[in-house]
Amino acid sequence: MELKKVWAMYFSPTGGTEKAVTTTAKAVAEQLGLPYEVYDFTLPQVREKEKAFAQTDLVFLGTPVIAGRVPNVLLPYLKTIVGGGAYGVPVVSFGNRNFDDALIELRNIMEEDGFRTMAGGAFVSEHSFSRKLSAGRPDAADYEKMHAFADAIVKKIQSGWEYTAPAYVKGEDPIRPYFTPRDRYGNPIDIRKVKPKTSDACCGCGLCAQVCPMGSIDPTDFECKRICIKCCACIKKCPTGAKYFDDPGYIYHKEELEEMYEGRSEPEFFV
Ligand SMILES: Cc1cc2nc3c(=O)[nH]c(=O)nc-3n(C[C@H](O)[C@H](O)[C@H](O)COP(=O)(O)O)c2cc1C
Repeated sequence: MELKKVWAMYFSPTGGTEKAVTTTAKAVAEQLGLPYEVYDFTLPQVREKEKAFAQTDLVFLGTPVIAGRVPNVLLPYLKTIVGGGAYGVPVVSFGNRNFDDALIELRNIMEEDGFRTMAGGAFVSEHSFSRKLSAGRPDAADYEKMHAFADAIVKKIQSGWEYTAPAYVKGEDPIRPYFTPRDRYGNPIDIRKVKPKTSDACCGCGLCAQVCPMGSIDPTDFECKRICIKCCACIKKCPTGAKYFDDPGYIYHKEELEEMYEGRSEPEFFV
């Protein structure tokens, strides 16, 4: 395989996916002595542009895990990426619960786009909903794992490997339904319509509107006027802590996750 460039391409509202994708892609580029370029499609205006790759590209493509899957709001965009025979590495970041079928779903999307997938990885980051759940992740052990992933990919490339079939990654295909949070009686909790609120602590800086990956926050009154994917970019990036959710179902689910997934989950990769 002939490679000329390594790409780190990602959607990362709170920065966890960005860390996993850039760390691994950059390490591979450095070891192979190839140029490295970042393509961040977190903001909606970037997703309006077309993106196409060539056979000599190696593309690390990353998204967070949402309800055990690739974020469904991204599917239309992801399907427009032109793989062009480039080599592909799907990467997902998850908040310590599970990545379920997100990695295999992203692999399938990449294959349909025309990438030749050669590996895949799932890495742990702080959970979007929480400051407690997987706090401080990725940590030193996670970064070591990202470097081990990069090393294994370099070894595979240098061994003369040639593409014959989609990369093996963990997950079920057909892809299972989205993970549904449930209350203590087993009833599903539907947080799809829940939106963040703004407290009096708001200083009017407008950062929330700038960082919302859905472009849903009105820059004049800072209220969320359109779809909210609960990515928590506005909450975690607000300099005065003015953004919050008060929906009881959302709070119940967040606290339950913090309790049930207190133990450490490990990243996994497949090369
Ligand atoms: C709506 C929503 C659903 C999520 N579902 C899962 C999940 O099923 N499993 C999991 O481990 N983490 C889940 N997470 C956590 C994110 O996958 C995790 O925090 C990820 O690292 C965020 O990526 P980012 O920092 O690039 O935004 C979810 C986050 C959100 C916003």
